[in-house]
Amino acid sequence: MSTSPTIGFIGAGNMATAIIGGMLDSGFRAANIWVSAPDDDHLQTMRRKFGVSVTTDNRYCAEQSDVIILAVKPQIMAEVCGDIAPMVQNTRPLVVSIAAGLTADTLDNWLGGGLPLVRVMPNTPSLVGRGAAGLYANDGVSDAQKKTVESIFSSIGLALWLEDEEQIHGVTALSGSGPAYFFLMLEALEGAASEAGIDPRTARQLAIQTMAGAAEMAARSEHDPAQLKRNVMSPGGTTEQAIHTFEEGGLRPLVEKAYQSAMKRSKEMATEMAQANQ
Ligand SMILES: NC(=O)C1=CN([C@@H]2O[C@H](COP(=O)(O)OP(=O)(O)OC[C@H]3O[C@@H](n4cnc5c(N)ncnc54)[C@H](O)[C@@H]3O)[C@@H](O)[C@H]2O)C=CC1
Ligand SMILES: O=C(O)[C@@H]1CCC=N1
Repeated sequence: MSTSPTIGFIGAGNMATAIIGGMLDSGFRAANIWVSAPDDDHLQTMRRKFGVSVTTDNRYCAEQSDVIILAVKPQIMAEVCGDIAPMVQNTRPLVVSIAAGLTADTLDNWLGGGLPLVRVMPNTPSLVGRGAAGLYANDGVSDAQKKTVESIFSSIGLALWLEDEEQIHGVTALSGSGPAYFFLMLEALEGAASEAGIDPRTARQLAIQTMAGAAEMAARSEHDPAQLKRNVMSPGGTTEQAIHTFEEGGLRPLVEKAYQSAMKRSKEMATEMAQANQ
């Protein structure tokens, strides 16, 4: 691969927008980026906002690209892969998929086989440059290709390699779905504070700042989260009461159960989609 590979995105939705935005901010050139999707507002926004090349022809996009990033919904991935398979078998690019629940083997089969393939599980905070992604490379991926993928996903947040593809399920349930868990917490806190008479806008601002501040502290501190939590709990004070209520109400086993159910669904999706498109 050349030092400035051509990178082609298939799909122009939320995640593709986030990734391209981060890439351009961190020095990738728009001239090296192609995007392919049906001719809709998303695609035209890509062209106007980012100055990247756009097409409605997935095959053409695939043919231009040293790296193809598959950024469509899992449900239409089989059709998209089937369509571009003849091109990629000819040009043999690096293929990167961000789809939930689709294994490297399944994708490789749909693409005709034998391709270097990286699976990435990103998350929506990528939209604000604070993403967290787990990356897995199959045996065909070279070190140089790994570096390229890492530089793309580092441009929108944290990008960490996984040794074993099975761990993608655990990452999906952690950081892939995770933003929604914290949004739920924000909703609940805002609701409780509003009920107690705090203006809802004020409640939201305070809750968000508290979550962001706590996350920043956890990231910077030498202490683990358990210690940071204890530091807030003055003996006989208010926090102790709230934490006691969470523990008594079974928050930890509930989090464990929610995590397991997301992981189970990720595994089911992998099986369902592999079977549905055999
Ligand atoms: N939203 C999330 O939190 C996360 C999503 N993902 C994965 O990212 C992928 C994309 O998700 P989003 O960006 O949220 O979806 P989205 O719905 O915003 O975007 C999908 C894009 O695909 C395009 N598209 C539809 N049919 C097409 C076709 N035949 N050929 C080319 N493009 C086509 C649409 O026009 C749209 O631009 C999914 O596979 C999802 O599993 C991964 C991690 C987190
Ligand atoms: O809910 C989902 O299936 C996708 C994967 C992780 C976040 N959204």
